Amino acid sequence: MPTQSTSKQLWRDVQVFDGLVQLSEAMTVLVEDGRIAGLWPAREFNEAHAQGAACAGRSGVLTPGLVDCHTHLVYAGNRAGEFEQRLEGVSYEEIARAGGGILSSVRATRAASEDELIAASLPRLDALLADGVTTVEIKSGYGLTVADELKMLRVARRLGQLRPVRVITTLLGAHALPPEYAGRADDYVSLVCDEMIPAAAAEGLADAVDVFCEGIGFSPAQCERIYLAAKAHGLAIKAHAEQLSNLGGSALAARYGALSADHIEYLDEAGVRAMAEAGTVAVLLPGAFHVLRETQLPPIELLRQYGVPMAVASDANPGTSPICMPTLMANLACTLFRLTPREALSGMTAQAARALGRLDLGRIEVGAPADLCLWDIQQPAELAYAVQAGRLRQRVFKGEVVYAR
Ligand SMILES: N=CN[C@@H](CCC(=O)O)C(=O)O
Ligand SMILES: [Zn+2]
Repeated sequence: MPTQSTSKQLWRDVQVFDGLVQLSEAMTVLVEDGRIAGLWPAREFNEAHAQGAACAGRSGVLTPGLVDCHTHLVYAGNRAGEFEQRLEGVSYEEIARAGGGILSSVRATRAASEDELIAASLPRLDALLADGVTTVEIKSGYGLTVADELKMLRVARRLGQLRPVRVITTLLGAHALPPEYAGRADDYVSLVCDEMIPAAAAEGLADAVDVFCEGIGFSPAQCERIYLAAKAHGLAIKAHAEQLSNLGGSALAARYGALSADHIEYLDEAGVRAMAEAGTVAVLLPGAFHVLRETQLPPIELLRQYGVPMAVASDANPGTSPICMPTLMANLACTLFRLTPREALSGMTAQAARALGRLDLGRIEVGAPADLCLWDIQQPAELAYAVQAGRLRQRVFKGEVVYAR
């Protein structure tokens, strides 16, 4: 894999999507010591601006490295059989209530060692990197014991050491009720609050805590207990909410200052208002919408009206979105949810970073970490327009060209 590590590098005559908008003319971008050190319209650039800098790339479209802000990348096994069942008319909820779904991945993941999980997850991570990802959030949630949830989080952290990518981890102990707690959901929530969250926090294994607020997940009252425990341990919170029904999970999460509420197909206006007031990001997951053949659309127009930031993520997971291609998500966000290409790209860069509480990422601006992608396209909208692997010419992580062709 070609790499370059000169500390001062230039990208010349590039069209720049800065994470929010496309800049109006071709630019020259200077990277020094891992950060963006200069940004000039190409016609104003003069060599005195960047003496000693090597030219690392020329022409094409430069975007921030993509931020995949919602994935379940670490798991064992696969659920192709359930895909077939759903095509025959069995619903996701019916499969879950019969002990399949998430619990099927829990059985396989509990049985796998850390090394086996690394081996299973690396190809999925590599697929994300090949499509331009420089920051990825990875959730636990297929362990559902203290030891197995921590095992998943350790694997996620190790993935970040094995590849040039920033990994942000989220504890999702409240993903499903494990069979050994059948009929005792509140006791399981106590385990999450009293043991899982403190252990993950003490070992520095989680950046945030997530819940699945749903009929087949956990009630708003149970989620609230988890939010209180997360906050007591200084962890950010997130929610899988309003995916299959409207329980008010997004508004609850917003009241607790959640970074994001994700899925949100069944979100109502009160929920949108609560998210706007709290600055909670709406994370749209068109892969799960597509794979589940969902028909209830998230309230995009209301989110726009209230100014709720919208992110887009892969939700890569074995059940609802076995897809590791963020640029396909940009396409689906446009075709299925009617986002504009600009909204979709911003949703996978600046707004995705916001959903992770990382306002420093997902932007091309002076001072920001130099996580960048150079694409062989003419204009940013092409990333959402065409579904095509192989357009990435360079991936730059912390100022280093870690992939080039
Ligand atoms: N909805 C809950 N969690 C995942 C799916 C997990 C699974 O089915 O394995 C999601 O984001 O879609
Ligand atoms: Zn998810």
